[in-house]
Amino acid sequence: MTTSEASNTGSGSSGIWNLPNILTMLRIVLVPFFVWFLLADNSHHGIWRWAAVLAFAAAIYTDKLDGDIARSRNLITNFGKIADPIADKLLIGSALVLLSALGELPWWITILILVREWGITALRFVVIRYGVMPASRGGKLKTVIQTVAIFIYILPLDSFAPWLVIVAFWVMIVALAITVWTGVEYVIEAIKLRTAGSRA
Ligand SMILES: O=P(O)(O)OC[C@H](O)CO
Repeated sequence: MTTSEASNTGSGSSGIWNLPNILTMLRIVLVPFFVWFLLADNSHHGIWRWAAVLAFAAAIYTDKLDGDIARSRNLITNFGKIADPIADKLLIGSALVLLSALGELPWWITILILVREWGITALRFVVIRYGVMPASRGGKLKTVIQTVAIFIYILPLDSFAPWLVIVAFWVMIVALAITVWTGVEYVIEAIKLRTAGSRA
């Protein structure tokens, strides 16, 4: 999405019940299953861990699918612009908290990412009367890299390939850097939206 789209609340229709939005809701429904499977496994890296991998992969697939469908069929709605990043944050936030609680990911990484993610979500609602601030390209890239890092973390393959843990950590560090950087960009974007809105 571009800045001009961000500042234009009218660029999305208000209907909720279309396929991309239903896929976004499905992603939210998959989150408790993912959490349940990961907790049931409790770092044993057995069958439940594979179930968690499948639930995570299915959720990620709905993310790609809803974006593709929304763009190709021109079904971009204001609900989707807000709900899609929230669904991503629920999935990614749950994964990060659980990985940290299981002792597989340092808490400081989880806390930094969560503060940025929910801070920007709160900011979106603060400036919503001036315009919808949809996901930027950087924000989307950040979500992709976070997703790759989490996927490598949850794959129960460390006994075959112990180096995967190191790869997962460094991919996560790259994700963290982009997360913080795009967070700063959104703050600048929000200030611009507010300034333009106050002048109008
Ligand atoms: O960085 P955000 O908050 O715009 O989130 C990006 C979304 O997760 C992309 O789907």
